[in-house]
Amino acid sequence: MNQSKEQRILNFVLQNAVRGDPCSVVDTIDKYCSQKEWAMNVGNEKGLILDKTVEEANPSVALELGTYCGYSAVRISRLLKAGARLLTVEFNPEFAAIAKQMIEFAGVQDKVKLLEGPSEEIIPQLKKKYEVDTLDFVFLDHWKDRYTPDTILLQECNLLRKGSVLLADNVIFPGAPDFLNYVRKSPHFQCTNYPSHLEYMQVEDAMEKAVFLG
Ligand SMILES: Nc1ncnc2c1ncn2[C@@H]1O[C@H](/C=C/CNC(=O)c2cc([N+](=O)[O-])cc(O)c2O)[C@@H](O)[C@H]1O
Ligand SMILES: [Mg+2]
Repeated sequence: MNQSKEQRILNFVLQNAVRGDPCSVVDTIDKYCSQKEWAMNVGNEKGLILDKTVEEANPSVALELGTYCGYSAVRISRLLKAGARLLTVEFNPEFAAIAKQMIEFAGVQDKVKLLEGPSEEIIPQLKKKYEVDTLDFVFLDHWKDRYTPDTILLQECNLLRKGSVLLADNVIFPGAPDFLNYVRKSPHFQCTNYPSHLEYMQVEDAMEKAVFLG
């Protein structure tokens, strides 16, 4: 049975990155995916926007929707202060297994908790089962038609507080038009658009930051 692309990405990291060095893991994935096989990691150009947004938010509790291979989980967790944690949600068991190994190899397993299951089931469990009060930062990078329902669900579950920062990938390509419409029209969000490019490609893309106003 031949390997999946995600397994090939992990193997390339295990063989070429420096164990315990999150930056080298991120750079090695970018190297593989720009030179060998494209994959839907946020990548280095949009990754710098992600970095700046995380540093500005300086979250104690962060949530990521759509772990995939763990690229952005490693990228985000490397910036977290001591004691801060990232909860990352992934419902595909193969991807979750890859991401788990990626996170452990990068040495950030103490900061990252991978929650296996659909976001629509996990979000309502965050307070009671995962001892979350409110979320300081949320990175949306899962199926694009889930951005809006999950943003509504986060509010319904009282997981956002005044100043909570949402950052959404791919609002141009593949696109999340209903999400842009929702947050930009809502009186509860202050939005900022960050034009960029699709990972490893010349295609236009953008990220949208939506700060919850309470
Ligand atoms: N409700 C849910 N709960 C938990 N996990 C979920 C979920 N919905 C999706 N996922 C997981 O999140 C990832 C999906 C990402 C979709 N991105 C994309 O489709 C995508 C596509 C392109 N592209 O086509 O160029 C570029 C990009 O940057 C992209 O993020 C996958 O790992 C999938 O298993
Ligand atoms: Mg993406």
